[in-house]
Amino acid sequence: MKITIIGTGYVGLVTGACLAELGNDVFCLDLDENKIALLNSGGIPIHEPGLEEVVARNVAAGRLHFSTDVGASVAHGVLQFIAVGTPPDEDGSADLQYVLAAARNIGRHMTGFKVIVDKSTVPVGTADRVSAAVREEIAASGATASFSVVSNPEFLKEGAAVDDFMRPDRIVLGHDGSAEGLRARDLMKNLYKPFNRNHERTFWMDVRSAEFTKYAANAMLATRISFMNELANLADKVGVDIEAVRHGIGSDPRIGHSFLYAGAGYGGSCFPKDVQALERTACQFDQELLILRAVEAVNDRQKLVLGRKVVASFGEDLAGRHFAVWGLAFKPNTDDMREAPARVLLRELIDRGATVAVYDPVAMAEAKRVLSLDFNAAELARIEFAASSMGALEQADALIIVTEWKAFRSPDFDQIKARLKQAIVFDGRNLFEPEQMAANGIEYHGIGRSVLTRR
Ligand SMILES: NC(=O)C1=CN([C@@H]2O[C@H](COP(=O)(O)OP(=O)(O)OC[C@H]3O[C@@H](n4cnc5c(N)ncnc54)[C@H](O)[C@@H]3O)[C@@H](O)[C@H]2O)C=CC1
Ligand SMILES: O=C(O)[C@H]1O[C@H](OP(=O)(O)OP(=O)(O)OC[C@H]2O[C@@H](n3ccc(=O)[nH]c3=O)[C@H](O)[C@@H]2O)[C@H](O)[C@@H](O)[C@@H]1O
Repeated sequence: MKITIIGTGYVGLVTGACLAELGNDVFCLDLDENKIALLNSGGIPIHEPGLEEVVARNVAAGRLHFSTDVGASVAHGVLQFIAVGTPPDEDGSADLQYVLAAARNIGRHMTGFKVIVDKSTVPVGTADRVSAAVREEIAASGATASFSVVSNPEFLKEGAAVDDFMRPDRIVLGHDGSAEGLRARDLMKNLYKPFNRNHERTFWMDVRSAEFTKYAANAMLATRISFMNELANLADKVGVDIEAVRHGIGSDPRIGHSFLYAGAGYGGSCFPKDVQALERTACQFDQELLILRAVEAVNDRQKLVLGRKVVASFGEDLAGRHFAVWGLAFKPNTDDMREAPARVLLRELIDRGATVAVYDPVAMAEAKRVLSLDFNAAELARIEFAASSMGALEQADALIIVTEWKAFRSPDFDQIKARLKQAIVFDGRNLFEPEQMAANGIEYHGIGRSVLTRR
């Protein structure tokens, strides 16, 4: 099938590459000339395991093309996927300017029938706005063309995006009952057949319900995390081990084990913005989402927890103190630093006068870019970008772990002790057992595990 993907970011590039891998002829459009030039020279703009190989294989096979040519992109695919960003607007609602601009481009250039697939995460009612924008452009151009807008939200996780896309646990498709909607449904059915031959994983629904499902999924996952983070903070106070509690409740199949890890707060480009956007939708309909307001507030506070623990040990004034920070990306296996908890921690350490040495296995280049926006030159001078995890430890008063990279899980504890000025570890992801750290002679501060540290 001929497919156009509009927006070649995390979702667009993965979607395009994976659909090409199944034999489709895919045209990826982006307005960012640098990104397209990089892709056309064999580079990949993001770190995503397995993606480079899939892209290279399909470019070589002639099934995957990258371009900034809007007219050619509209001419190419009967399916036009919109996978552009929907960042938060000033009031937290989803900013739809990129989605609507993409829609207008389609309307302006289309001639025959098109299925416009909203893959970006968009609030309820967006498909209607996309339809209206396309219709206006068709009317202005005087062309005769018909179309249908389908909602097909994406559920992939960064760091596992290719696997998630290739082995989806569900495919949500919202369409309407018009003749065009039914024609679109048949095309989408064929497209996704290789993923589930009997369509057992496809959930067909009306467009608004599909749009809402995406927000409901992210909001539920964020809620589980904030719930556990709040309990972890209480566990610290009442002498309870949150990890034991996690096992204890997760074994109930009604609860399940996933997304119950207490930590330094959730980050990334999606949970924070999608929780906010759903709250804004509710506001527009005169309803307050009390649970989600709390989920967001708990998460904002959780991002401060590591800093609070450092202050509890070293005092409010950190001038003259030096800390090692392991992990900058918002989660492992990505270089994405959007809303990363490490940024909040670094702000606190720098504001309190400390110096830091930071290390991340893949996010160093992105960290340099992002931190140069977060900090002024004088502040940046107090941040050293270390060449290795062990190198970051030299003469530090403590090690602070923010991201649970695999490479941090089994470190040489003797080396850690030898390099640190004081053998103290603040672990924002509960990578280690407190008893094991005590046996190694290391003062250990996890999240919701202080009962074991005190024993
Ligand atoms: N990042 C993720 O893991 C996931 C993201 N989503 C959703 O997917 C959408 C895209 O997210 P990301 O891929 O992370 O965004 P991104 O920021 O990585 O990529 C968006 C791309 O769209 C391009 N763009 C903007 N306007 C355009 C236009 N009119 N024509 C062509 N290209 C245009 C930008 O230059 C950029 O390269 C968002 O709504 C997000 O919430 C959904 C599931 C997972
Ligand atoms: O809409 C999106 O963009 C995506 O958002 C999340 O994916 P992602 O943000 O890539 O990463 P997650 O693995 O969900 O992690 C998000 C944050 O939650 C944190 N987290 C996750 C799980 C957990 O138990 N505890 C916890 O603190 C992670 O450290 C990370 O900061 C969802 O998991 C995807 O299904 C969804 O498609």
